[in-house]
Amino acid sequence: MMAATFKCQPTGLHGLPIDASAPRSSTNFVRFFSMRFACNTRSNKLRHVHASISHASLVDPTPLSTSHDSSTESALILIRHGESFWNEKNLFTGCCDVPLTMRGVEEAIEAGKRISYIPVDMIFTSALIRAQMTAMLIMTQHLQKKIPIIIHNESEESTTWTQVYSEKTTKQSIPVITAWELNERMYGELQGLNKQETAERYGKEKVHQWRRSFDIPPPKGESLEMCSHRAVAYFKDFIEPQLKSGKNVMVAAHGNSLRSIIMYLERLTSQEVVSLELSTGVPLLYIYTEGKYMSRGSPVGPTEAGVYAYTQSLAVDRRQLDEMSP
Ligand SMILES: O=C(O)[C@@H](CO)OP(=O)(O)O
Repeated sequence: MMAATFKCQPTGLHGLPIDASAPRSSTNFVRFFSMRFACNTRSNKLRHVHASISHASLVDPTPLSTSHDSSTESALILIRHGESFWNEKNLFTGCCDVPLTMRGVEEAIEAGKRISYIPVDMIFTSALIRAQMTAMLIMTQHLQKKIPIIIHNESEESTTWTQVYSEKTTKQSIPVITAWELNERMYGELQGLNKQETAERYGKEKVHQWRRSFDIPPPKGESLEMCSHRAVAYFKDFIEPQLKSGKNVMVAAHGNSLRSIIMYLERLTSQEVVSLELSTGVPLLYIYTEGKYMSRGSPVGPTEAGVYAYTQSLAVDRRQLDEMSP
């Protein structure tokens, strides 16, 4: 049987069938899957909320373009993972792969309610379980009712063996791309140490420098600057093109990888970023339009009084979702 996505595959992709053309490099990989899933995420206008009744001709792939299309407007949701077991214990975590506490699970569910009416076409998470759990829990609350599916490209087999053979199922899915580049800053020899005890040992000021300065790395770890080299480069290479092509993207990552991305989005200086703190499980919304990012703060839940929608097109999306809900 032929994979459902095959039908939607753009012809320009080396002119090869989907399995044979599956790219090995991460650059091509994201482009590849974004095209593959473009079948069900044609635009940010939620034209396919009724995907099951959409005609196949409506689901042509969205070509990725690196040049800006002034008519596109897309939503970018950034979220730091919910509380992890090491957040709870006040330990430096960095790249250690620690899961969420129950409180972290609840934070993620609450975050999901708050963004439940903002369309999501693609999800990027770090390679760490706390960010992935957060993304998945968020999507359990989403009014789109699409199912987030992690895309695996570890080997040729994993790409082939995770193929989906139903176009209908593909339309009801959201691709989740995991990337180590979005991981938390590597905290070196501080990983696993208690933050309070470390401050008592090395002095509050030194530890604050390690934790919040832009360019002073913790012992054998990454400074925020070093972390930003990989996180912001990844954002520019893989996430920004999706926004440019009109897709709504959620990024579930970490305090410092997101601080570096926000520094880029908001053009913060290395002094300004020192005081940028992100709470666990609080979604932040940006609207990408005309090549610029506009911060829209943290969305309130659909039942709370507050901004109904943040742009005209998001208001249309939300009305459609309201009409769909029982
Ligand atoms: O321990 C860590 O990995 C990070 C995030 O929890 O800590 P900090 O806030 O000190 O950068």
